[in-house]
Amino acid sequence: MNQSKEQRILNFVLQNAVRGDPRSVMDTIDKYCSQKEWAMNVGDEKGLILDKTVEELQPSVVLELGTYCGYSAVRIARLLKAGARLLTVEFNPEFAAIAKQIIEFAGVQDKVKILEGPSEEIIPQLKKKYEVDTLDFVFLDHWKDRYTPDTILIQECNLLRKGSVLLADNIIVPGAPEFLKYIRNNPRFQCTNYPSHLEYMKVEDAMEKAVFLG
Ligand SMILES: Cc1cc(C(=O)N2CCN(C)CC2)sc1-c1cc(O)c2nc[nH]c(=O)c2c1
Ligand SMILES: [Mg+2]
Repeated sequence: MNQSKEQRILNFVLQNAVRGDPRSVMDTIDKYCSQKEWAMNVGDEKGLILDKTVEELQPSVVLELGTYCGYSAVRIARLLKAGARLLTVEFNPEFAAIAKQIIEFAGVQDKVKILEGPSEEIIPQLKKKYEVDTLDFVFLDHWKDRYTPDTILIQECNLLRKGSVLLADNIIVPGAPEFLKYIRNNPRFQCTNYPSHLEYMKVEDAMEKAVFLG
């Protein structure tokens, strides 16, 4: 049975990265995906925008929608203070299995919990099943058509507090025009756009940051 691209990425990490070193895991994935096979990791350019958002916020509870191979989970978790935690939601069981191994190889598994299933089912479980009070930071990187309904659902579940930050990937490519319209016209959010490029490509992309005003 021939391997998936995600399995090839995992094998490349296991054979080339330094165990317990998140930066080497990130760099190894970026090397593979820029030189061998493109993949939808947030990458190093947009990853820097993600880093700065996390460093500025110092969040205690982070929700990531869209784990994929775990690249951004490693990227976020490496910056979290002691006791802070990342809950990352992945719908695809193959991706979740790969991500688990990459997160463990990087040594950040104590800060990360992978929640397997559809975001619309998991978000309503966060308070009771996963003991979340409110979310300090949400990284939207799963599927553009879910950005708006999941942002509405997160508000309905009373998961945001004054100052909670949302950061959405792929605002231009594949593009989330309906989400942009929703969030920029919503008086309860203060939005900022961060122009960048599609991971591993010269194609323009952007991230959108939205601060919840309460
Ligand atoms: C799958 C895909 C293809 C893209 C593209 O334009 N391509 C042209 C150029 N070739 C080379 C690569 C592919 S962009 C993209 C993508 C990128 C993300 O960051 C994503 N993040 C979360 N969820 C997604 O579904 C997601 C999709
Ligand atoms: Mg993305």
